[in-house]
Amino acid sequence: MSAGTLKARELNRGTHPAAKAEVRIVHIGLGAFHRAHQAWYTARANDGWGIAAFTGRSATAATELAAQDGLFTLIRREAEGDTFEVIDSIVEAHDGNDMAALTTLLASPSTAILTLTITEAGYKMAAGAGEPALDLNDAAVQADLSVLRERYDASLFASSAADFGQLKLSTPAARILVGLAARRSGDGWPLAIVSCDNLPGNGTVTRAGILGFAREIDAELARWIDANVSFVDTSIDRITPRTTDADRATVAEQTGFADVSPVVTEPFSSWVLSGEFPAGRPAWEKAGAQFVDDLEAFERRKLWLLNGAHTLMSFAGQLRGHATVAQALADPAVSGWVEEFWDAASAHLNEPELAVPEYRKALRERFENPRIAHNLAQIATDGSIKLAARALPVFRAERDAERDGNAALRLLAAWCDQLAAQHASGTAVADANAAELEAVLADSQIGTGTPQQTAALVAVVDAELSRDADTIASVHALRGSFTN
Ligand SMILES: NC(=O)c1ccc[n+]([C@@H]2O[C@H](COP(=O)([O-])OP(=O)(O)OC[C@H]3O[C@@H](n4cnc5c(N)ncnc54)[C@H](O)[C@@H]3O)[C@@H](O)[C@H]2O)c1
Ligand SMILES: O=P(O)(O)OC[C@@H](O)[C@@H](O)[C@H](O)[C@H](O)CO
Repeated sequence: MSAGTLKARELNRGTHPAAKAEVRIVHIGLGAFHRAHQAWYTARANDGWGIAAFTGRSATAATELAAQDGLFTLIRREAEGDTFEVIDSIVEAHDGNDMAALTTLLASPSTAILTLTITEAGYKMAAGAGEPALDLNDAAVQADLSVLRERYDASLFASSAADFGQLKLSTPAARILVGLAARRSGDGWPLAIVSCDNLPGNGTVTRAGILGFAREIDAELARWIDANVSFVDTSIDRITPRTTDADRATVAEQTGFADVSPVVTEPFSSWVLSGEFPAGRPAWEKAGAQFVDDLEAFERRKLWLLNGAHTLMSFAGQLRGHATVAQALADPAVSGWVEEFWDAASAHLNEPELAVPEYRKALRERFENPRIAHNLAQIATDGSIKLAARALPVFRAERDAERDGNAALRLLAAWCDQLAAQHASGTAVADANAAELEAVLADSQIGTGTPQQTAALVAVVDAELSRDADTIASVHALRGSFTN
């Protein structure tokens, strides 16, 4: 419908009748991707599973969505035009700081699944190539540990009178731990926790974070979690840029609803999951989800080819004056670097089921979608964490194959140059490790554009690698090669 000059109506379950399913899924990280992906799959499954979604940090997204009874418009953006669908699977939207609501829902026997989209930085993992482990030196982790040490009491947490609302915790893992403590003390039903963030072994990482807190607080609780909570690994894929005011205006114009929380996404969508759902799950396969025994190869393909290329373009593209993925890829120099990185990564993606040539061709078409304005600055956020998972494994695999790995080291070089350029222009660094990075960038003893600066920046990604003089020399030699 073209609303044309008509005044757009509010969107809610009165103006758009839709039944509310019972809450059986709790979600943390009420951002664009959750709404375009897990909420869409759950709506498509249409088998009675409702989602209670919590924001990760600020309350805004919850306030806006709650005012619409959880309803929002999904704009499926193809090169040829848009289609619109109202998604009704989110039935409650809460501020992530609302520990009383989160704990009550996680303790409820009706809740069978907790999903997460809290960004890579939200897991608070220690840097380094070893087994994932909670970063006990992180300031937010330390603050949450001290609150828990002061307030945690297994018997109090068993009581429905416990005032969970008084608990001021900021990390998702600590908040979840409180919910799991209450769940164990109640009916003790098992739960599946499903990370949907772009991290290798995202289930294992989530488990390491929650158990990392549990072991510091209550060893019995840690044992219960180990026995009763399933951590599902996933590979998740659907390009979902940040919503703009123009998108809101398009929805009002085309549907007649004044939706403040629409979400734009591409037609392509994929969700590959591996793990147990001990308390059941929606029939997500009805919407195309795949359940596999081992997803490591699929995950490698997605994280290296898609996210690796995104990360490369986010730094090199911005250095060359581009704002979006489509603009960056239209630049022959950037396109060449992406192809070189893909060639290097593809040499280590040999499983026939990965169909790498076809995947690369489809990926290029997705990146080139001229109507998806995927902002490079947004993708560049938290580069220090993403490089470790996207550039370094390809570099190490190439080095083991006795090749130079420069196509992967170029991601590090572009990141160093982009950070230096941002610092020179007075732009704040958007990274979970911003304080450390900014200290290096501001250090006049180290200087800018020096090999010492390259080594000190790389040390934030991987301390061991920064001590490898040959590798640092290679990264440094690639710096300065991004602008004409
Ligand atoms: N957008 C995509 O195309 C896409 C596709 C696949 C996977 N993902 C994954 O989803 C994540 C979120 O993407 P999005 O598009 O929804 O972003 P978004 O900015 O719309 O939402 C991010 C959400 O994460 C929360 N968050 C951010 N930092 C946090 C922290 N330190 N602790 C707790 N919560 C935190 C925010 O509060 C917000 O709810 C990505 O980082 C990625 O891992 C996104
Ligand atoms: O913050 P990141 O790098 O994990 O994600 C930014 C984009 O690369 C990412 O959101 C992709 O669009 C997504 O992974 C596609 O499935």
